[in-house]
Amino acid sequence: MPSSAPRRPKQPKKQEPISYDINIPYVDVDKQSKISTKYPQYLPSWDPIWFEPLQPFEYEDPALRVRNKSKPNLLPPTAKVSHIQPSLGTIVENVQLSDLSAAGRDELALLISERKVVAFPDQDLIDAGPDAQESFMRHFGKPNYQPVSGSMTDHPAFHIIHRDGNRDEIARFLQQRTTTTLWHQDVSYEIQPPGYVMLGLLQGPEVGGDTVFAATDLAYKRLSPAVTAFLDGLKVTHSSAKMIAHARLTGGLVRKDPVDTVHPLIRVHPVTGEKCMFLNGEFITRIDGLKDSETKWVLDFLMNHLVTGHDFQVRVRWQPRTIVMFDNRSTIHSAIVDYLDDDYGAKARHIFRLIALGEKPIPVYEEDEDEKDEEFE
Ligand SMILES: O=C(O)CCC(=O)C(=O)O
Ligand SMILES: [Fe+2]
Repeated sequence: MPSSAPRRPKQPKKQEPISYDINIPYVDVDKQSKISTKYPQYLPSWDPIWFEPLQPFEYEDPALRVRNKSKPNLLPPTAKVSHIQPSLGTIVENVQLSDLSAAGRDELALLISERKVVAFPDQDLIDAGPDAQESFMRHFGKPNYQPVSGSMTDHPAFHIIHRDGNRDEIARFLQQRTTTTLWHQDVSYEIQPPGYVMLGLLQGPEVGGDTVFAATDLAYKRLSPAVTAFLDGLKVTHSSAKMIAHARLTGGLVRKDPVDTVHPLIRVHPVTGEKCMFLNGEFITRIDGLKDSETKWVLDFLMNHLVTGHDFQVRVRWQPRTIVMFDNRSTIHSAIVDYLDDDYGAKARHIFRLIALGEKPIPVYEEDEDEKDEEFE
């Protein structure tokens, strides 16, 4: 929980001049009041709040409460359901998330577990304000407080993604990199990482700024038994240290100490029972028992497999007031920053992210006694 008085010395208000992660844009806080936005309340703020480390907590996936798999509380006969790809990604129209009962929200968790990425265009929840949005997400799990990056004053669970159309930051980022695409899983370093994640589009370009997702369970199924037998037993360290060190070095605000957590490389999805690869290019520092070059070899192979397999990917095109809910356990994702090119004209893109933290990742291997967390807060 947030502590009211910051424990740390006062930190500079400015965010780092070059984002560590292009998915988390830098906005000059001195200028942001002048930026035109339809949702000024959602412009990022950097308040010096300090958060203690996340403690273990009990988690039951709401999808496990669903008895009627046809989801009558979520999908009445008037709902229009269309799939983006055969194996993942669904668009649901004529349903307002704000109207869902508790049973409807449980069924939504099941739909997200099954389809991994679900888009709901034209949601009045977008205009219902931060309290309503947070309370909706609370059904799916505990909130997350991001250690760095822009949030909202009095609503620290919000993570704000805002680009005002300024191309300079992208140009600086691209001095070091060949693309803005940055595949990742959200907050994988926490002891209980995000399960369900909500992205809400406040403002976006007419064309471009899609978000792309890859299914880590479908990708796993493509591997041979010899490879999966090796992967199933691996333990991986996820760390927020590099991201936090980068923020500190560049004068950015930090709200939490770094955490290093060992997770299984392959985790079992609590709802579908599928084996999901739990990895990303951002936060992994080592694989237990492997040498550095071997860790790199495994990660390079798996990341390449995930990002090149378009047959288990989906690309979401944002329509106005869309809310996307996705499963952070069975997917990896990236924003696509393609809407700032000269040919298209610079455009603003403004999204909020709310996270529901889920279960401690369930390994395929038998856990040692000391790895099992018995104590919950
Ligand atoms: O902007 C997007 O489409 C995704 C943003 C994202 O992945 C993040 O902020 O974690
Ligand atoms: Fe993300």
